[in-house]
Amino acid sequence: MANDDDFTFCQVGEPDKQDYVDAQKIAQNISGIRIEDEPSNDAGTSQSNGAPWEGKLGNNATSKKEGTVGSLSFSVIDTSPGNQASETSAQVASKDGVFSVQTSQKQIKSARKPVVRAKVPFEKGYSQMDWLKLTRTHPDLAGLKGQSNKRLISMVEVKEHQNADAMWTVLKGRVYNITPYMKFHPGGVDMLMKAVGKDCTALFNKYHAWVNAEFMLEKCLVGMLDDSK
Ligand code: HEM
Repeated sequence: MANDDDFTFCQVGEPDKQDYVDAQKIAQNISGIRIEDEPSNDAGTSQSNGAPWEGKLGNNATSKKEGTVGSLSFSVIDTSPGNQASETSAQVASKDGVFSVQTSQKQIKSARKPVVRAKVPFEKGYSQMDWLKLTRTHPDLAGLKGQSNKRLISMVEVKEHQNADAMWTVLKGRVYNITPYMKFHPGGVDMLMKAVGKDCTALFNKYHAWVNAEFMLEKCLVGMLDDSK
């Protein structure tokens, strides 16, 4: 096939040997870098672990590290006084210019506040899939007995429904009978019991604002909260 116009074939040349060697050097340098966001007291000793920092680290409040990786040169200024909240700024210079990055330790710490996960393992037959199936097959989960689920319901009436047959709650202006959902709730029955007879919107949002309750409890809707009284 000696057709030069055929664009499906083209000759690929050997890679430039010099480029290849440079790339290898850079890769070696980069492999030694570690990024740590906690202020470390033994920062000085970390140099011996193979990190390619140049320059010296003092024990005082401000220290500066400089280094190069391939064509990049950078300096990191660590202003951490011991364990106190600190700011770290890094300046990176490349052929394209200089840019700097600043990280506040205070911000990192507050963003990392541990979230308490208290998911309860579901009993056999009470998974989210089982709930979905039940909502599709049960004729009257809300216990409406023919009543409209668009009627206005007062908070007084909600409070009256706290028995095993009908446990009502208010969520985002809607009144639900959550009795059938109790054993399906991934946060457990005890948690959901806190919602009974009250407006649970704040609690709901505290634990899982992302949950689409409007969809999940659609078939448990009893009415709309009448907040005029
Ligand atoms: C009333 C309607 C509610 C519905 C439809 C509902 C639904 C859910 C769903 C789907 C999950 C699993 C979330 C996930 O895996 O990301 C969940 C977990 C949970 N729910 Fe609810 N919930 C309701 C009310 C409440 C209330 C009022 C409380 C607290 C008093 C609560 C406490 C929890 C807790 C502690 C978990 C476990 C959280 C976790 O996995 O981190 N839920 N709930």
